[in-house]
Amino acid sequence: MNKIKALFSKKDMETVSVKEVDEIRQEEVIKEMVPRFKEQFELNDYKLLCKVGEGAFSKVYKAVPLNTTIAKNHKHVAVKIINKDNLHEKEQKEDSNVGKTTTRQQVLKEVSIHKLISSNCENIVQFIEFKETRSNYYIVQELLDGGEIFNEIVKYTYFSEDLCRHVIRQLGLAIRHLHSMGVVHRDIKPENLLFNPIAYQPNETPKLRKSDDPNTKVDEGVFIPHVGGGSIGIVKLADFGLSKQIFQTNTMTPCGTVGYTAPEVVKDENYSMKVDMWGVGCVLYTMLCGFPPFFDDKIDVLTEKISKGQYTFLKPWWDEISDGAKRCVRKLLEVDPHRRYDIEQFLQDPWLNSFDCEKVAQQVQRKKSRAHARMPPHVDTSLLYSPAAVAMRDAFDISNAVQRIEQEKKRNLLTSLNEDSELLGFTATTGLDDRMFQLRLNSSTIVKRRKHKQELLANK
Ligand SMILES: Nc1ncnc2c1ncn2[C@@H]1O[C@H](COP(=O)(O)OP(=O)(O)OP(=O)(O)O)[C@@H](O)[C@H]1O
Repeated sequence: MNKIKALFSKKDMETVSVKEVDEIRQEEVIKEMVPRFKEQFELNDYKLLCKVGEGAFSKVYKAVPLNTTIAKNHKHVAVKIINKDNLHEKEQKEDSNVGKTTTRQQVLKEVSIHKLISSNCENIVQFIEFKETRSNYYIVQELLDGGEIFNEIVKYTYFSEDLCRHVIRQLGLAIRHLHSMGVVHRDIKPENLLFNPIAYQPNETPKLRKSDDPNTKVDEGVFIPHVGGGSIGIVKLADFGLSKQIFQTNTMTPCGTVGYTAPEVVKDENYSMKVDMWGVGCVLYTMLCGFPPFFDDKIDVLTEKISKGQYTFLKPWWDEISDGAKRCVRKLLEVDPHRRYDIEQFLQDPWLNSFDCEKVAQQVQRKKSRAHARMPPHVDTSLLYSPAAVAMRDAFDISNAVQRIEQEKKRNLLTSLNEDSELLGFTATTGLDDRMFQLRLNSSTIVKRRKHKQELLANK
C-alpha cells in the first residue's frame, strides 16, 4: 500500500487514474501471493503463475517479472526451469535421451547459443536472462502466448496452404538467421514452433477437403496475408538445447527427435546445416496433411524409412494439395544432403512465394461441392482426419519410442489384436505398400495426453 500512498502524495487526487492504482494493487497482490510451485522458493525476481509447457528435462512457467527493468519491457515472461536433481535422475534412467541437455556445461551452452542468436531476429524466441540457484537453472525468455504450432495442427487437423506458407516462411527466416551465425538447431519440430495469437476470424463457408469429416473438422477461419490465419500470428523458433555452433565443420553427435531426424543423422554420418532443412520438410509435410511423413511404431522400421527417404503423398489426404507444395516438400525431403534445398533456395521456392489466397479459396470451394460424391464408400471417415496428429509427439519422442518398443516386446501379439477397441488403426486403400502408412495408434496414449492437457489447464 505504500506505493499507492506515495502515488497520491506525488499527484493530487484528480490526476491519479484508476489504472495506475490498479496496476500497483496487482503488483502488490502478486508479490504477496503464496508460492504455488516448489520451483518458486529459490526464485525471487519472478512470480510463477502457471505451467505452460514441459520438456524432457524442464518445466516452463508463465511468470511476472518483479524486477522493474525487465517488467518495463515484458508484462509476462516464460521461465524454463531445469531441476538439477531430476536431470541427474533422468540421465541415469533414460540413456535414450542421449544428446539432450544434461550437464551444467550443456545448459550453459544452450544459454550462450540462445543469447547469441536471439537478438535481431523476430522469429526466434527472445532470450531475457539466465539464473542458477542451488537446485535449479532458470532460462528466462519472452512468453509466446499462443503455445505450440503442434497443438494448432491437432486442433485444425491440417493447415491451408496459405497458413502453411505463413508458418514455414517464418521458420525459414529463423533458420536463415541461425545458419548465418553458424548455428544448427537440430531439433526442428512443431512442438518447438511457438506463436503469438491473433483474433480468430470465422469463415462464412468453412473450407473442407474430401478427407475431412464435416462434423468434426474445425475450420481455420479467414487467412489474412502477412498477418496470419487460425489464431496464428507471429511464429518463433524455440528450444536451443540441441543447437550447436558448427561453422564449416561437420558434426557427428546423434540428436533430434526420431521422426524428424535427417537420414544422414540416423545413418550416423557426418552432417551439416542441411539437417535443419530436412526438419523443415517434415514440419511442412505434417502441416499440409496432418500427419508426419515418416511414422512407425517400431523404431528400427522408422529409422529404415528415414534413411531411404520412404515417404508418399498419401491418397486421399494429399489429393487437393498443390503440385507446388509437393515439389517444395520433395526438395526438402531429399535424402542426399547435397541435393536438398539449403535455406536460401528454400526461401526462393516458387510455391513459398506464391500467395494466392483468392485462387486457393475458389479451388477449395469448387472441390468442396464435389467432395462427398468422390468419397470412396469403403473409407471410414471417422479415421481419416488424422488421429496421427494427436499421437505425433509420442511417436517422435525418442524416449517414448523406446518405451513403446519395450511395451511391444512384453505384449503378446494375440492379446494386442484382441484389444481392437483400444487400437485406432487405418490402412490406406490404394495400391501403395500398406506398411508405409499403416498407423496403429494406441488410444490409451491419446487418453493419457488428453488427461495431461486437462491437468495443465486446471493448473492455469
Ligand atoms: N517462450 C515460451 N513461451 C511459451 N511457451 C514456451 C516457451 N518456451 C517453451 N514453452 C513451452 O514449453 C515446452 C517445453 O519447452 P522446451 O522445448 O524449451 O523444453 P525442453 O526441455 O528443451 O524440451 P524438449 O524435451 O523438447 O527438448 C515447449 O514445447 C512449449 O510448449
